[in-house]
Amino acid sequence: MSTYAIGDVHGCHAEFVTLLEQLSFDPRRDTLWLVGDLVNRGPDSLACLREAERLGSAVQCVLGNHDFHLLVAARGGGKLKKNDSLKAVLEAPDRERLLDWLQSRPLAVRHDAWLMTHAGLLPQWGLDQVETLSQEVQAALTGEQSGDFLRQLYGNHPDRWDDALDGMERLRCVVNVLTRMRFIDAEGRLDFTANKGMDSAPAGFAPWFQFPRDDDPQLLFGHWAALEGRTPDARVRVNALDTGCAWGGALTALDLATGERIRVPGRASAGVAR
Ligand SMILES: Nc1ncnc2c1ncn2[C@@H]1O[C@H](COP(=O)(O)OP(=O)(O)OP(=O)(O)OP(=O)(O)OC[C@H]2O[C@@H](n3cnc4c(N)ncnc43)[C@H](O)[C@@H]2O)[C@@H](O)[C@H]1O
Repeated sequence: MSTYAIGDVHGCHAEFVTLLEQLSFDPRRDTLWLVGDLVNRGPDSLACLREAERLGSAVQCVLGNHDFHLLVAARGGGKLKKNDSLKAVLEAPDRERLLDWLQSRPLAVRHDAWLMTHAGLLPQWGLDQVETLSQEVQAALTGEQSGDFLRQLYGNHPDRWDDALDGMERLRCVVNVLTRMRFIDAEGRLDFTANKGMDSAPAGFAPWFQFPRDDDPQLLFGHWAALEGRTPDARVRVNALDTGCAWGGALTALDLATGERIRVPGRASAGVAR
């Protein structure tokens, strides 16, 4: 009975299946945490969605920015970009079932001291608070006005959390923190420009995990391939799981009980669309 957390799969179905085989993963016995960005970049997002959905209650999956991108393209009036590899999902006969499954995923999964989100956790947010905020977004995503929510989702403002935020600005800020954050400043303001390694930090900004917290959770996140699984000078207990499978890196699983990392080399090259 093991629990594994797997980094950004990004449409890399062959690597996903190989990794599950290497783990001897058994959905009747084991649990899989998926850190989001199941789709896009890699060659077979459709098979990844089907695989995750098929595993049923053995899977806990949070939403990433590319998962939102798919939902916005399918149900929020958005358009695919040149390098997206999501067309097969949009044209699939079972697309509505798969999109319904994706759209009902949370933005945070918590068990004991473990917390998984796609991008990370703001230093000033407590664990109860992040669960509540994730539920607020999930209610908007699964409610009758979900199409309006997806149509209004994109944007970089507000770039700083305030408990007094409400409506769409509040929800957008939560989504941006939990699915897009990398560098923040001392006031918790998000940067949306830098997406490479540590040395791409804008002046006055640092990785979110280099800011101290009042509590001591075990954080799991993906999103940031250029970190290559490392979190230098972290001031919180943290595990970076995006090891850039879609960029020719690797797909990584972490055994939560032992701390062992199991890796499968990436075969795909991002932008190879099907
Ligand atoms: N509220 C919202 N508002 C606006 N848009 C929203 C949104 N919510 C969702 N979105 C959507 O978000 C999607 C992504 O936007 P992008 O703007 O393309 O996001 P990104 O920073 O490139 O992030 P990504 O998630 O792809 O990160 P990764 O580390 O893999 O890759 C980042 C970079 O790292 C590089 N990289 C990978 N491995 C590396 C390594 N080992 N070393 C150095 N660089 C590496 C890659 O080349 C790449 O350039 C878009 O489709 C957009 O529509």
